[in-house]
Amino acid sequence: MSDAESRKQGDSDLIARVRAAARQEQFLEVVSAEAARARFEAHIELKPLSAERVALAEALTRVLAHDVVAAVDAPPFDRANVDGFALQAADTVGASDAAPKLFTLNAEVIACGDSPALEVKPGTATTIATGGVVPRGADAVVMIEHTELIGEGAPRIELTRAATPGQFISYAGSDIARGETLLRKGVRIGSREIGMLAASGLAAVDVVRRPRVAVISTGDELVPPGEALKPAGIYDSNGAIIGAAVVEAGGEAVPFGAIPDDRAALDKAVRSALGSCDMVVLSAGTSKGAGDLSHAVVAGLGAPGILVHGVALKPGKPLCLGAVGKLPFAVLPGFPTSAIFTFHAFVAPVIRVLAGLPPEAAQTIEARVPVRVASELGRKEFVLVSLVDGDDGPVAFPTGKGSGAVTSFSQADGFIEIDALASALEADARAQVTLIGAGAAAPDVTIMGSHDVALDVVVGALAERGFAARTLAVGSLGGVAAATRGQCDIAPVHLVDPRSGDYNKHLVTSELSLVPGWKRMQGLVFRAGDARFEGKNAAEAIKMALTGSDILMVNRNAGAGTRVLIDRLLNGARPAGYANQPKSHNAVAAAIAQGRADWGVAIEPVAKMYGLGFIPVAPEYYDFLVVESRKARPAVQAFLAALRDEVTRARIRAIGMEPAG
Ligand SMILES: Nc1nc2c(c(=O)[nH]1)N[C@H]1C(S)=C(S)[C@@H](COP(=O)(O)OP(=O)(O)OC[C@H]3O[C@@H](n4cnc5c(N)ncnc54)[C@H](O)[C@@H]3O)O[C@H]1N2
Ligand code: MOO
Repeated sequence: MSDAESRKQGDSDLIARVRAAARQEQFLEVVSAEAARARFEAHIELKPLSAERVALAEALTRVLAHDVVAAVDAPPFDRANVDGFALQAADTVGASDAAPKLFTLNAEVIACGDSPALEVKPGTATTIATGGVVPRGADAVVMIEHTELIGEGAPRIELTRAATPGQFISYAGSDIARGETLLRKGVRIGSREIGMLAASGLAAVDVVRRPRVAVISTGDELVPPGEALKPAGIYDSNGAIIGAAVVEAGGEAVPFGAIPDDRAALDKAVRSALGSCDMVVLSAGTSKGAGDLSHAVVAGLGAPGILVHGVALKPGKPLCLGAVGKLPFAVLPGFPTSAIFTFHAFVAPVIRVLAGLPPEAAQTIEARVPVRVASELGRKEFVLVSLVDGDDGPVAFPTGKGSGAVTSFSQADGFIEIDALASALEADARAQVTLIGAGAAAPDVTIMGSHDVALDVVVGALAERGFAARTLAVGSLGGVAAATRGQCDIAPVHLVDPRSGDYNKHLVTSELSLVPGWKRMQGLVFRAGDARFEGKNAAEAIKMALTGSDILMVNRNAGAGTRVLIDRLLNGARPAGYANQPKSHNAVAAAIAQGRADWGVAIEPVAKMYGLGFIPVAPEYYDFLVVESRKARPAVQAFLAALRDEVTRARIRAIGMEPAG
C-alpha cells in the first residue's frame, strides 16, 4: 500500500469508528416514569419470595414472613420487682415509723427460679427476691429497706410503710400476653425484635428469602477500588453503591464486578446472573453509543425482553427495564447519580416487594429555592439539593454537580421535582423537597462560600469540640450572597477589591464582619522537570510562555480570584489554551499533570499534591465573613476559637497556608 493509500485506509477506519461511536436516539419510545413503572411491574412477579426458617441469631435485618403470635405470657407468672417480702396489702394499712406492723415470716425464701410452696396467710410474709414468683395468697411486695428483722423467737419483721395491692408485682402476661400478635409480617428484624422473639421462647423464625440481586458494572474504563487507576480509568463506584443499596432495600447483592465492553463476556455474565439470581441490575452502556453493549445484550435474552428503554426523566433518560420470563432486569444509566437515582425510583421498590418490605415512606419538607433552576422541556427533572436553615425557614440549594458526579446524590439532603412542561423553576419559588438518607441532623453551623483544603482542618477542629458544620462550596460570590441573605453563619471568601488591590475588606457591611483566615501562595504551575519553566522567575516564565511555540495554558473561570491574577499577568495577551477555563485549582493541576496543558496558575498546596513545579507569584487572602446576628451562637464562637487555636494553626501551616496574625 502506498502512503496515500494507507492514509486513506486510516481515514476510513476512523470514519467507521466515529459512525459506530455516534449515539443515535434509538430509544424504544421515551415514556413517562409512571408508564415505565407500570409496564415493568405488569410483567414481573411482584410478591414476596418464599419463607425460610432461620435461627434467631441469623435473623437480624431479615424480614418477617408471617405475623408472630406470642405462645407464652411474659412474664410467665406474677413476678416480684424488688427484693423484700410478699404479703397481703390489707395487713399493712396504717404502717409507719411510729406504728410499725408486725409480720411472722413463712419458712421459705423465694429466689429466682424457685416455685413457692407455702401460702401467704394474713399476718405473715414470705421473703422474696427480685424476679421471684409471687406466692399464693400474697397481693403485694414490700421493699426490704422498709422493714426491720426482729431477732428473738420466731423470725418476724416490722414494716414501716403501708403497701397498696399490686405494689411491686408484674402480673403474668403484662409484658407480652399469650395469643397477642407480637410482630407483624414485613417487619425488618432488629435487635429489639430479636429480644421480643426470644422472650416469647422462639429460637427460630420464618423470614422472607432475601432476593438475590446481581450487580454488574460494565465499561472498559472501570477499575475496582483498591487498585491503582490506569490512565483514562475511573473507579467502579456504581457497583459499590448499587450493591449497598440492594442490601438497604432488603436484598442480597451478588457482585459480578466490572465487565469490559466485550459482548461475549457481558453476555456470559448476564446469563450466569439470570441463572442464579432473582433480579439482574447492570449499569452503563444503555445509551446506544458504540461501547454501549448492555442494552444489546439484554435485548437478546428472551421474551418478553426489553419493556422500557427511555424515560422522560432527568436524570434517567437512558434507563432500560425488562424481564426474561418473570425475572426482572434493569440497565441503569452509567452516570453515577443517574444510576443510583433510577435505582431508587424503579429497582429498589421491586426489591422491597420481593423482600417482603412495605414501600419506603418518602418524607418531604417545603423549602425556598433561592436561585433560578433551568430545566429541559419534556423531561421531568429531579434536582438534588442541599438544605440550610434560612432566617425564614429551610432553603434548598441545588448542588449543581450534575448526574455524572457521585457526590450529587451522595451528599444531597434531598431533591425537588421540576415538571416536564416547565423550562425552569424561578428564583425564590417554594418547592417540596423529598428527603434522602437518614435525614442528617441539622448542623450547628453553616459555612457557605469558597472552599479551601485548610477549611477542612478548621471544620475538623470544630468537630473535636462537638459541633457539626455543614459546608457548601458555592464560591466566594455565592458565599457573600448567602451571608447577606442570612442563609449561612460564615462565608469563606477570597475576593480582591479591583480598586485597592486589597482582599476581602471591601465586603464588610454593618451585618457582616471580617475575620482573618490565612494566606495562600498562588503561582505558576508546570510539570516538574519541564526545562522551559525550571529555574525561571514569574516574569521570565510568562514571557517564555507567551513567545514559546507549542505551549498550552489552562486558564480559570471568570469570577475566580485566580482569574483576576492570570489576566493581570497576561496583560491582555490571549495565549493558546486561554479558553480552557475549569473551575478549580485541582482541575488546573490535573490538566497539567496529565499533559492536557503545560502551565497555569494555582495555589501552592495543590501544586505540591500533584507533584508539579511552582513559581510563586502573589499571596491570596482567604478570610471569613461572619454574619453579625449569628456571631454569638456557640458553634460560631467555637469556629472562631478553633481559628485562633495554636494546634489548628499548626495544622493549617502544615498543609502550606500561613494563618493570619
Ligand atoms: N449524545 C448523547 N450522549 C449522551 C446521552 C444522549 O442521549 N445522547 N445520554 C446521556 C445520559 S442522559 C446519560 S445518563 C449517560 C449514560 O450513558 P450510558 O448509560 O450509556 O453510560 P456510559 O456511556 O457507558 O457511561 C456514562 C458515564 O458513566 C461512567 N460510569 C459507567 N459505569 C460506571 C461505574 N460502574 N462506576 C462509575 N462510573 C461509571 C462512565 O465512565 C461514563 O463517564 O450518557 C449521556 N450521553
Ligand atoms: O440519565 Mo442522564 O442523567 O438524564 O444525564
